[in-house]
Amino acid sequence: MLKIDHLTKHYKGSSKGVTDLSLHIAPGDLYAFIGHNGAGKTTTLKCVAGIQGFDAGTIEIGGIDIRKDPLAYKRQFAYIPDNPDLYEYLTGIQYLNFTADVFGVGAGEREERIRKYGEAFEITASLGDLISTYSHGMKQKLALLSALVHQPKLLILDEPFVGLDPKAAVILKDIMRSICAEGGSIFFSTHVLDVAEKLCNKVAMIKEGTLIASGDMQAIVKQGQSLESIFMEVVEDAKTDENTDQTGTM
Ligand SMILES: Nc1ncnc2c1ncn2[C@@H]1O[C@H](COP(=O)(O)OP(=O)(O)OP(=O)(O)O)[C@@H](O)[C@H]1O
Repeated sequence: MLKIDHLTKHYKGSSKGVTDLSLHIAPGDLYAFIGHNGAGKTTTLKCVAGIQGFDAGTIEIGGIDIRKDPLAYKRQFAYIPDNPDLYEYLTGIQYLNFTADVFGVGAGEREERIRKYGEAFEITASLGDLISTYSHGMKQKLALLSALVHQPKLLILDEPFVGLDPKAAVILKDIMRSICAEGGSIFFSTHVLDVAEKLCNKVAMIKEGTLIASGDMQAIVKQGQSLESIFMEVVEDAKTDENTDQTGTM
């Protein structure tokens, strides 16, 4: 589904970013991406989403290379940033219809999905209101709805649980599970390791722009341990392998 190979992205005039990162996500994978602040999660997700370019490596979704056919590549996924920037002067329903038009979703399908997910997130009654009147959490729910309305093969989510109320978080987890049970894939960053451990079949850990562990959750988190303890262990081990002049920003 998603193949990232040897991705390198360094910001201009800085060594920060992501270095030689490779990660493969299969259909059905619910893949958590974890790492401390500034580790390189958003940088990776933005490169995959085509929001920013990269210096080296290749990224493919469904066998389509982002650089060779960006339009066909972008039709296959939805990306929701950690702070979605929506068109404030549109109403919620106008925004959803706009997204559905861009992705060529038929009238019946869009209606059914907007009803289903709108009710699940309890946002249906507000869809006629201007987005500028929405709270942060409502904007996040609308962004999620706009992704779900075109039923992409791959969902890329940056910190999807931040700002959601507990009920919406439970609903989102259920939706994520059912998407992957039906063969879709989800790649998302999170700092909530507890959620990642319970929800995901795969996990990737990044430190200072370098992937330090990735694979099956069950293989990484052995019985009797927690993802949190493994994460701290792996991060510490990675530190000892590095030059001693690392300042320990983890
Ligand atoms: N536009 C930019 N210009 C220069 N450096 C940047 C830029 N964006 C990010 N960085 C740097 O790249 C590194 C990775 O940042 P990134 O946003 O990918 O981290 P992150 O893992 O998503 O962090 P967080 O958990 O805090 O969201 C950081 O050192 C950050 O300061």
